[in-house]
Amino acid sequence: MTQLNSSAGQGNSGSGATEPGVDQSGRKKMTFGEGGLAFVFAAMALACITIASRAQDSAYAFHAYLSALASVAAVFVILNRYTERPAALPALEVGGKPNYNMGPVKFATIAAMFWGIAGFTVGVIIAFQLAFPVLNFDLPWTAFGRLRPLHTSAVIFAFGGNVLIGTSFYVVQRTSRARLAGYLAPWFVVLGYNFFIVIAGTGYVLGITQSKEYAEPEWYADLWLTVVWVTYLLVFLATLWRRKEPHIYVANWFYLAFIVTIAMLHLGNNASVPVSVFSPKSYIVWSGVQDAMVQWWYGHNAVGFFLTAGFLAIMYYFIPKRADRPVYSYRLSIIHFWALIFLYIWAGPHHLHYTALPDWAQTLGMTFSIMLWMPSWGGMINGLMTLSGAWDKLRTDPVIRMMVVSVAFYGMSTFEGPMMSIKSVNSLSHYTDWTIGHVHSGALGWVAYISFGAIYCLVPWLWNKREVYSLRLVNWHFWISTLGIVFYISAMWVAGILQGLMWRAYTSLGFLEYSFIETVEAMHPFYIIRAVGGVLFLLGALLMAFNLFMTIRQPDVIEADTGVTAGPNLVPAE
Ligand code: HEM
Ligand code: HEM
Ligand SMILES: [Cu+2]
Repeated sequence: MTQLNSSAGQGNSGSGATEPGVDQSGRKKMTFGEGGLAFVFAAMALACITIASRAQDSAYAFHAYLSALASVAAVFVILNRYTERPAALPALEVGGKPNYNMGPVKFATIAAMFWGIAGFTVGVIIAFQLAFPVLNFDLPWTAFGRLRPLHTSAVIFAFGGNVLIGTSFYVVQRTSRARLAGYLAPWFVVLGYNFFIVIAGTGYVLGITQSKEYAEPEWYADLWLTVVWVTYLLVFLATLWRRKEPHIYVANWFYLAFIVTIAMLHLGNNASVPVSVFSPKSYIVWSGVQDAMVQWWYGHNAVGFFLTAGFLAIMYYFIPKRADRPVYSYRLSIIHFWALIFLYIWAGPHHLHYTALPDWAQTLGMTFSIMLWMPSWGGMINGLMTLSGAWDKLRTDPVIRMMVVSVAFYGMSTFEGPMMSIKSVNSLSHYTDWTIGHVHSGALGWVAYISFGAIYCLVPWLWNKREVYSLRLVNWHFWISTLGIVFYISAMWVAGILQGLMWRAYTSLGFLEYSFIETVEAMHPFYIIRAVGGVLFLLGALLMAFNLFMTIRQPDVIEADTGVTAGPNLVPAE
């Protein structure tokens, strides 16, 4: 099996006396990174305590204390790691084979599962709140308005983000045949990112938000994320830089586009001026319709680069690996890449149809959205056809089935999206549950399913097991959650179109046929069906967590093999 790999040798090998971490006489020496980071975190702890003592509101003070605590913990961990480690830092290669660093990948994989279940649970809660408003409990912390961003951030950034960081660190190492760059840096990325999630999530519940959809965290969390993200980019680039494989495999291009574009979007949409360092509040520099345009340039490309490009990277690595087939057309994957990133970036205005945005910009957004259908389906075809010659695996391997269905959902939502971007269609769909249905066919069907597939592959590879604990449970997961998705999105399609038609219905005398509350009442049954769908989806994820837990506990350990790389099936056909 070519997929085997391990973290064996990590942290306990290495020889050369001139390596970093060792001085001329071979004694242990603190690296610049260790000393520098410990110093920076110590300074941060002091700064955070100072800010906490003068914070203008208690939620902000809580965040400052939390950051101080985390900084102190970071200093402790760095120093402790230094005293415990052997003189030399982990070698880049052991016995001529790359000494992969899988620790951060393992952490991100477990974090993804944890946040996924948390995010789906909050999704189920808000779904029930929409059906039964009493579940808001009349408390600010549990109100729909605070829990909704908690849901979206938990599923997109916490679950999706950890999947992306974890798999990208895995894929870039394997396809480059090189150890992840940096000694502390990869851990800084993974832990720093998850700390950002904690700050963001607790902030929403306590009422801290800058009210930009999918970019709710306030300025201080954004600053922290910028540092983490730039480190992420550097680790990724430096790993590619030291690659032993001459070709940069296409998945890495998609990951790179995702990392770079998210950095750019994050900076553009969070260009805000804080009221004071002692306050969480800030004001964005953009105003009026420019602010709206920047927001949806961000929001749309968060879909394009976070929820699409990054997960396409996963598709391009994990489907060929699992199916043991080469990518259907490597040439198509390159065209797919360039066409997708070029077109996506212009389509944001389809979120602002019939607003104060100039008409030409709306038409531009619509045109690019329609063109976007082509590269999207090119990618879908490439993913699906990778199974040619191995279609029988759909029957025998539920993990493959999950990933293939995921690509099918990708195709479906990228057909629906261009259609919804047509202005006359959008005049019906906008503001309705149709949008929510579209979102979740992409989110549950595509993003979550390709992630589940990748995690089912990754866990046995990372922990050196032959296979997941139970493929039958994977099969159950597949069917239960597929039923959940079907409940969710078909309920939303019916609800959305009904809602849109009711809003625009006139009587023969020219009056509105329905009052608003009648349209709300009409949604009730569909909201219940959606919530039930959500429960099924969550149940599936719980089965998965159990299955993975049992997989890791399995005694059946395969001998560690650090040397095997991407394998012949990933070699480009050029
Ligand atoms: C158990 C599974 C899930 C349930 C029950 C659920 C439920 C919900 C509900 C009730 C809303 C609010 C809809 C509204 O305001 O009318 C929502 C919004 C949203 N959810 Fe989920 N969700 C689930 C999973 C996911 C996943 C896995 C993702 C992403 C990977 C996701 C992404 C989103 C997004 C982006 C929105 C905002 C949509 C918009 O503003 O148009 N959800 N979800
Ligand atoms: C060719 C691809 C796609 C196009 C052209 C497209 C287009 C659209 C359009 C027109 C809307 C409705 C805007 C509105 O009326 O407010 C929308 C909403 C949305 N789409 Fe897509 N879509 C595409 C693919 C996807 C995929 C694959 C996903 C998820 C993985 C996704 C996630 C979303 C989200 C989260 C929203 C809701 C944004 C919000 O209002 O909060 N889209 N998309
Ligand atoms: Cu969009």
